[in-house]
Amino acid sequence: MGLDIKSVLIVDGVGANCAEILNSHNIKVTTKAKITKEELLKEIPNHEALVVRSATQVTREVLDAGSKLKVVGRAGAGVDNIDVAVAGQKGIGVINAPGANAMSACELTCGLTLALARHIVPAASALRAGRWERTQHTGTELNGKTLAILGLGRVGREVAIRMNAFGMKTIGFDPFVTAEQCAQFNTTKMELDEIWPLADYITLHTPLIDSTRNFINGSVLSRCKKGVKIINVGRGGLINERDFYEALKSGQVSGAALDVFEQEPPTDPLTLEIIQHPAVIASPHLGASTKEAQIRVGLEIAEQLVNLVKPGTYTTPLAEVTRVLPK
Ligand SMILES: O=C(O)[C@H](O)COP(=O)(O)O
Repeated sequence: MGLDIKSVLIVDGVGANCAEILNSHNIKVTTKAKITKEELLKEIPNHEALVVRSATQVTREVLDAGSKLKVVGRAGAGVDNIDVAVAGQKGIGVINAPGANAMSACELTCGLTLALARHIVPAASALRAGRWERTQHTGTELNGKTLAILGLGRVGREVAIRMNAFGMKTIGFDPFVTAEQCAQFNTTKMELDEIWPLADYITLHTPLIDSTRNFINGSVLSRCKKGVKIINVGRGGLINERDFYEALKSGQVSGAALDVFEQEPPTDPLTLEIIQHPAVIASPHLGASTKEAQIRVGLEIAEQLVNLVKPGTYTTPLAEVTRVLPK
């Protein structure tokens, strides 16, 4: 016997295939690409399930208002916008699509690493503005440089494979991955203290949880090589922005590519200064924004929801962050 989910609210511009699949199983869908907190609080009592990307904050207030809510589906990987602890207490399951957008996040990371090395963004902006700047944009090769990958899960290991092809030496850290597993994607597992003085580039692929918040802080940055470059396609909160900005101004960090921010869209004056810094390439959380990734996340969340209603309909496994099915 499956869960009784009659109506699903889909927000944040999740791919249309998600609604189509649910509809084809007679599950009613209400889609709101953009929704304010007030609208969400008003709408959520009408639905047994909610599907979000990263924009909507699924707070205690939202979960309390969802009197019929049984499941929150995250059409993506990170669940830091969902209060999973409260959901668990209330018996509301949380599911996600953990691998569905990993390749897209990986490819953006690789692109940003290349863009940093070769000053692609400022050089193109200068030429668009009519300036033929060659000497200003002499870059460096990636070949022979060391890339530190923090978080060696689905995204981090794909980054290693691709950046190895550019001749980069990959080293990394992940408490849940063994040295033997790392060897399979040609990466040397090291302790964090060993990593900082070796890295020419650092890329972040850990989830944002209490123990990873402010991971990259003043103390860490002072132990890095002068001129280290940082790529963050993970989460904004992984970097302590104040310390990072100081390191950027002093040249301790010589370049950074940031796709994610503590607050999105950013309005904090410090974040805006960082975005304006000439050594920074900033993009608006585009890691998962590809056609392929959005089709996959929409499909995986829809199929998991259908399976909860009609068990065994699809082969897609349930990705439970907090328990959905009774024990
Ligand atoms: O956690 C994720 O899956 C990525 O950061 C993508 O977030 P998005 O679905 O809001 O693009």
